[in-house]
Amino acid sequence: MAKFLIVEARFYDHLNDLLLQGARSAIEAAGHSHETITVPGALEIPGAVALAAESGRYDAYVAIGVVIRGETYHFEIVAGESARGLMALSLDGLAIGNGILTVENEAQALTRARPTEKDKGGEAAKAAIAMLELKGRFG
Ligand SMILES: Nc1c(NC[C@H](O)[C@H](O)[C@H](O)CO)[nH]c(=O)[nH]c1=O
Ligand SMILES: CC(=O)[C@@H](O)COP(=O)(O)O
Repeated sequence: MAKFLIVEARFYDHLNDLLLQGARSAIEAAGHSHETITVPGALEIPGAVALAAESGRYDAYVAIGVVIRGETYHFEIVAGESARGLMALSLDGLAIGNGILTVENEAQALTRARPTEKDKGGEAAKAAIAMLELKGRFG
């Protein structure tokens, strides 16, 4: 059994609850355990993963969050830099799934957050599971 850390940016409670439901279900279905920590926003997720990785307590990580475009360029920063930070950690050898939604509006987010629809939380967890399995093959 592997231990997963879900790092959620809790910017929209109702959307995160759906994403977390999907991610936790996928991890449990694969026979693994999970813990969840919460950070203020998506920009803080990569840093939180890096800090957690230093502890050596976890085998894999799932990033959960929702970034909805507003009026300014900040969407590009939050969406792009959170993804870039997670990619950098992945290239450092961490098994990570990125479940941070980057969308234009809440309707797009809801469809992707619901486990009964696009289940992007579950999808991100399955990606982390796959990367952990790959790590085991090459490790
Ligand atoms: N607008 C959204 C944010 N913005 C906050 C940033 O992620 C960050 O917490 C802040 O800039 C302080 O460093 N975060 C989201 O997760 N979703 C958004 O829609
Ligand atoms: C993605 C964001 O940071 C965004 O929600 C912030 O909204 P605004 O660009 O209107 O300040």
